[in-house]
Amino acid sequence: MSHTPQFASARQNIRTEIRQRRKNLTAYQQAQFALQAADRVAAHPKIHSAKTISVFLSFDGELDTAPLIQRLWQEGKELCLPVLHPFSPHHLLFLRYTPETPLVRNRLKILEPQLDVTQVLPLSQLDIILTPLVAFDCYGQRLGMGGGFYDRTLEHWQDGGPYPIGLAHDCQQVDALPVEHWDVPLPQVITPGKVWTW
Ligand SMILES: Nc1nc2c(c(=O)[nH]1)N(C=O)[C@@H](CNc1ccc(C(=O)N[C@@H](CCC(=O)O)C(=O)O)cc1)CN2
Ligand SMILES: Nc1ncnc2c1ncn2[C@@H]1O[C@H](COP(=O)(O)OP(=O)(O)OP(=O)(O)O)[C@@H](O)[C@H]1O
Repeated sequence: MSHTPQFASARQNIRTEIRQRRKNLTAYQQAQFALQAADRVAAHPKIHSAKTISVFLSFDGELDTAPLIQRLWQEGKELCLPVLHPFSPHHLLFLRYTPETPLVRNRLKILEPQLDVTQVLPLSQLDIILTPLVAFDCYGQRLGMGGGFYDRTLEHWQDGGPYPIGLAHDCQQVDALPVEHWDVPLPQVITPGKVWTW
């Protein structure tokens, strides 16, 4: 079933509105929320038992993951970051991320590890994917930046793939998102204020 143009523009309007909402947070709010979210993530039982966790480097007013990353390294977790696939459009690779990893800015202006095939981790080696998002709703549906990168990555997660946990500000929650058939709902979202579970 295909949707009307109005449906696509409703999704785009939500992206624009919520991206502006998170960009309006003050530096002080961003700093507080980053610490609160780091506490909630670190206390999560699935994070405790995980060995390898995919994180992301924040941009565009996203919840700042820097304090969380420091903490997970301290706890001995192996971390990785998404990297835009060099020749498969709209697909991500996941590369090991340590304090020594050289970072470069990709074409979407996000920092990512410099491509190095020896550092690529197959999805089967990831336990958890902390997933960025623009908006999430009260059913666990997620709307991203519009590239379909994470929808593709998470397509088969329930068949033994890495467990996805959304990471966002509380102000990114909306009542109900217009959902497409390829959208992958999240089983959990962590915000500074709450752990949401569906
Ligand atoms: N921190 C973070 N990393 C991430 C994601 C994310 O949401 N957050 N992604 C999640 O999928 C992927 C990147 N997805 C993106 C998709 C679209 C745009 C985008 O439209 N950006 C500009 C225009 C880009 C341009 O200059 O051409 C924009 O701000 O409108 C950015 C990132 C992989 N890494
Ligand atoms: N599993 C998939 N297989 C093939 N195409 C897909 C898949 N998931 C999404 N797409 C395509 O990707 C495009 C973007 O999807 P969508 O707008 O839902 O991205 P998003 O969830 O906002 O972004 P992201 O997942 O990168 O954060 C759509 O045109 C859709 O057709």
